[in-house]
This record gives sequence, structure tokens and C-alpha cells, in this order.
Amino acid sequence: MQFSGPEPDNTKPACTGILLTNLGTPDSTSTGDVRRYLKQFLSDPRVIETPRLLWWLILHGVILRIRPPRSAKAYRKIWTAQGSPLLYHTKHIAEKLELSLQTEIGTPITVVTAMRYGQPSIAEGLETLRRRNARRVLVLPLYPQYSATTVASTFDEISRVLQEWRWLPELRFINHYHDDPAYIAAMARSISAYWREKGQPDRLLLSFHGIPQSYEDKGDPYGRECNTTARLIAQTLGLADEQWGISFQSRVGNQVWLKPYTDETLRQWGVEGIKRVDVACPGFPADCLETIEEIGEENRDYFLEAGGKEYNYIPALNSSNEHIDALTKLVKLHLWQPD
Ligand SMILES: C=CC1=C(C)c2cc3[nH]c(cc4nc(cc5[nH]c(cc1n2)c(C)c5CCC(=O)O)C(CCC(=O)O)=C4C)c(C)c3C=C
Ligand SMILES: [Fe+2]
Ligand SMILES: [Fe+2]
Repeated sequence: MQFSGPEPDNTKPACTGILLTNLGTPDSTSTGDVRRYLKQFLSDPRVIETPRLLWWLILHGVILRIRPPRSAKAYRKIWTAQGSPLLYHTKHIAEKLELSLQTEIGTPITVVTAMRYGQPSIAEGLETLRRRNARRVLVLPLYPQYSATTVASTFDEISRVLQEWRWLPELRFINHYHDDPAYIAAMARSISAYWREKGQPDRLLLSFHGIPQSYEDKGDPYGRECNTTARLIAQTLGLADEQWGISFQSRVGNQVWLKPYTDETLRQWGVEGIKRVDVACPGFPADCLETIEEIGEENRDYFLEAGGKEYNYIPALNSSNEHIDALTKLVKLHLWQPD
């Protein structure tokens, strides 16, 4: 094994680094770039637990032929002049979080963005921190709820990259913050601010990305953590049981995923005569394909076609001040005491 250099740049003062990570996104909406992204994402054994040889045949024989053009079409609907929403929101959160932490904490601190799949990679993010002489690194994956498919996968990639380093920084890793009071308060404040402007709906749906039910059966705590987050937000908003619900979206393939499903729930609510539904996605701190297109557009149609009259998607926290304040508090809880 060759350990890579150079060593930390000691000509610069030592600082603490925050590696702010998110899932990642294609480089562009071309089918080729989307295929490259999906190949990396769906080859991760934390995401797909099917035996490797069988999965390789399915992935290369079927999925990577059919899905990239379909996903590319969906990405084209949400792409902006600044590129992919997931990436620019995450970068903007990192910039504002750095300013906020520098104001709050006397010691030098730097925040760097990295993506589990695609660019900027985790290897690049760690290299940037090494060049800035970050001798202590706190990793903050932007996933409030723990799942092996997301948080453990991020940890796998960090440890894979660091296996090649000689001189490791001190490391800390935030593995979830699903019940963190500042995050719950920020979510509740964002929803009630929306309602102050537009009035309150008949029902609030809190929709989370799903995972296969079999992963939960094998011990993944994700579904339980989503339920806790949803209950805490509803409690903070003072909602009665019949005023809100929880659901899981974005399922892929034909296995059973966590239920109830978002699309089925919205159709059912439309049929039941619920007039207005607002949807918020507390598992997505930054808006992305799954919120803007799937919740903002696709599921709107399901609800309205089933008889619903009004449907609103309440945007993610993104780089709002309430989100930055919550993340600043969260980071401060995990930081080292000053020397
Ligand atoms: C097929 C398995 C998948 C699992 C398991 C999964 C878990 C999971 N994903 C997120 C967050 C995001 N997923 C996003 C997109 C996305 N997810 C999957 C598949 C699984 N996700 C695919 C194939 C895609 C790509 C889009 C598509 O082709 O449909 C995104 C958005 C990325 C973007 O560029 O905007 C996010 C964010 C979580 C939190 C999670 C488990 C808890
Ligand atoms: Fe996903
Ligand atoms: Fe989706």
C-alpha cells in the first residue's frame, strides 16, 4: 500500500474543518452524465444489497439501459442556470454555515462541501481540508435520519479515502440529528411561516424518502427515526392526529418499501374528500429532484386527479437563516473544546 502525500500544510495555521456532505447529483442533464451518476450510486452495496453478481447483471443489463434517459428527462425539469438544485443549495448552506460558525466561535474554522456520488467528491473535499491544514475534521452528512444506505455509505467512502493517508486528522462524525431540538424547531417555524402567508391546510403530509422494508427488518433504524421526526414536528405545530400524516416516497423497483407510500396516501386523501393538502419533506434539508419534481409536480397531479382542490409543497430549509442557525447549534454540540 502506498500512502499519499503531501502531509498537512503546516505553513498555514491549524484549523478545524467541517466536511458538509450530501448525496450527490449528475454533472449535467445529458443521458451520459446521468448514467455515470446512477452507475456509481446504484453500484454501492449499502444502497442495493442484492448479491453482487446478480445485481451487476441486472444493473448493466437492464437498469442502466432504461433508467438514465428517464431520469435525465426529470432532471431537465428542475435544472437551473446555477446547475443542480441539490448541489447549489448544499454549497450555499456550506458558505453561510462557515460565516455563522466563524462569528460564533473564536477559533479558525472552514466548511467544505462534498458529495457521496459525483462531484465534488469526498476525496476532493478531504484533500481541500488537508491543504487548509484542518487537523480536526467534523463530518456532517446532511441526512437528519440515520440509514445505512446514506450515512453509513458516507462513512464507508471517508474511511476508504483515509486508508491512503499517512497522517490522519482527528475525526468526528454526526450520524443523525432526527430529534435535534434546533432542527425540529427550524422545520416547524418554516411550516408555520408558510401557513401565516397562505393559511392552514386541511392536512399536512410529512413525506420522507423510502428504503426497502427488508432493510428495516434487518435493523436499519431509518423508519423509526422518520416517525420520531414527524411526531415532534406535528407536536411543535400543535396539530391533532387527524391534521397530519407521514408517508414515504421515491421507491425504485418492485420490492416492498417503507409504507404508507406518498403517492397512494395522496390519492386516498383526494378520494376521501380532503380539500387542501400541504406537503413538507423533513428528510431533505436541501431541495432536489425528489422534492421539486416528485413532490412539487408528480404527486400534485395524483392528489388533484383524485378529487383534491389545493396542493402546496413547502420548500426545504435550504440556506434559510433558520436552517443555518440550527446547523450552527448542531455543529457546536459536536465540536472540540478550544485548546
Ligand atoms: C434504489 C435505491 C435507493 C435507495 C435505497 C435510496 C435511499 C435514499 N436516497 C435519499 C436521498 C436522495 N435520493 C435521491 C435520488 C435518487 N435515489 C435513488 C435510489 C435510492 N435512494 C435514485 C435512483 C435516485 C436518482 C434519481 C432517479 O433516477 O430517480 C436524491 C436526489 C438527488 C438529486 O440529484 O437531486 C436524494 C437527495 C435518502 C435520504 C435515502 C435513504 C434514506
Ligand atoms: Fe434516493
Ligand atoms: Fe424520484
